[in-house]
Amino acid sequence: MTAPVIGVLALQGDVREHLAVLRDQGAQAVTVRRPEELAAVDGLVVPGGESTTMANLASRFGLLQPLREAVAGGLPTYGSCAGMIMLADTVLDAPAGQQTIGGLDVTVRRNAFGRQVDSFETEVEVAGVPGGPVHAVFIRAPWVEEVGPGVEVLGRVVGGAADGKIVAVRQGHLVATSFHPELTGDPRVHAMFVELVRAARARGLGSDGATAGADSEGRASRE
Ligand SMILES: NC(=O)CC[C@H](N)C(=O)O
Repeated sequence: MTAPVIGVLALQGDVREHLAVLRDQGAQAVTVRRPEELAAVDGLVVPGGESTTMANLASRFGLLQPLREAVAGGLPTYGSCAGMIMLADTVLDAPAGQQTIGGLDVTVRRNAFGRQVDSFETEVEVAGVPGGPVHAVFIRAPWVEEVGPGVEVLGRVVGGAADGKIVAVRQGHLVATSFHPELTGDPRVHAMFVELVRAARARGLGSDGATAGADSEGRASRE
């Protein structure tokens, strides 16, 4: 099978770093700025950056509605930091009227780790990522305050002031982390996501779903 095509939403934020890791993991990584580009991908990464700016740009580029439809329609999507906020259904400490893509049944709090310390690093054990904890870099990061019934908690902070806070989640085709694995040189979170995209495509979801055979198995496995 050809390499899965994974788009990185390239309106704002650390786009290049994600493209590089995805390519290293065997994906065909492309930038997404227009609805036509979005329609051509098997999976999507929403990078870190500034969620309010990203949402405003998405709206201005006519991408917000197509993004909402794609994510609701089953497009495998991974959001990192601001990307997690963009995927969340509910955002606390957001400016009035902040828009998101939504789809992930979680409540996140923006800039949750405190105003004194903008960033910190720690080790986080992430379910589905073998080989020991991931070195997690948090930069004005959100955490997850509540998860809906369909959301699996993949990782929590252990120790310190943020002990127990949820920082990695999965809901079917959606994955989100508060931290930035694209900045550490450790490709394992991206590797997990690329696998998820490959599996979804093999089941007949994604851009070439029709040719991959959207049979009863494909429908049953739609998460
Ligand atoms: N590193 C980041 O992505 C920071 C997220 C940013 N604080 C926001 O609210 O969007």
